[in-house]
Amino acid sequence: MSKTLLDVRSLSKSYATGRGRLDLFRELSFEVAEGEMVAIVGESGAGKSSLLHLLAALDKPDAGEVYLDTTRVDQLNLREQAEFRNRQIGYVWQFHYLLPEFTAEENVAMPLLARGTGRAEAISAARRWLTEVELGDRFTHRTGELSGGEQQRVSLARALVTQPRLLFADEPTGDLDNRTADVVFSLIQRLHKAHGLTSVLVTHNLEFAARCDRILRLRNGGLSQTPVTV
Ligand SMILES: Nc1ncnc2c1ncn2[C@@H]1O[C@H](COP(=O)(O)OP(=O)(O)OP(=O)(O)O)[C@@H](O)[C@H]1O
Repeated sequence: MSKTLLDVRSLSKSYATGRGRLDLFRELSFEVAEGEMVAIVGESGAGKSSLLHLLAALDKPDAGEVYLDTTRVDQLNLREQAEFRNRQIGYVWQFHYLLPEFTAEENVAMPLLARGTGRAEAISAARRWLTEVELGDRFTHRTGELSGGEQQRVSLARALVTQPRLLFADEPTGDLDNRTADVVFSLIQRLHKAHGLTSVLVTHNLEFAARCDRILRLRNGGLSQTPVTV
């Protein structure tokens, strides 16, 4: 049995909105083991992105606890959250949020530069990861000039260049056509296996979810867990 890396205990989240309080989920508990690839699915508005934000120290829960190994993620202050995200987390967004005027290698090097790594070393690591995502011929292209699939591969390289303990991806293929989505998902799956990553992905694509080790389904404020049997 693999070691638990992510431990979520009785997590609750609501938002104050103009029309009163929106209870998203109550007392969610689950674990993710080291090396697992877990899909989070659920209808639009079920709270998948909000849950990922809590796990990645981008937001705080109303109640409950999130542990990444021995770190109590939900209790980090703002400075600690930023440091935690830079050191421990790789995050891929649906809309890649690359800087279009910067080259692919500069975008990928940025998390390393932000933590004080020297430029030559950061660019060299960026090139290694761009090669891993099969963009070895695009180092010095501006990301604004790359295709949607290529941009998402750059953002995957940026998420992994820091060698994070956990990879989160929020609809990483949601903005791509079917064929490109399959290329990007297959790449995530290949890198997950090759580098022994632990990954949590939000997806609407049930075919991709079924290719993960486990599916967590958010519904009506609760969670059901489905072992993948296909
Ligand atoms: N900061 C916020 N303040 C108020 N309401 C919010 C906030 N963020 C999200 N919500 C609301 O919470 C609900 C869940 O949003 P969330 O983005 O987590 O859902 P989701 O399952 O990821 O949806 P989708 O699949 O459409 O991306 C939505 O109704 C959304 O409008």
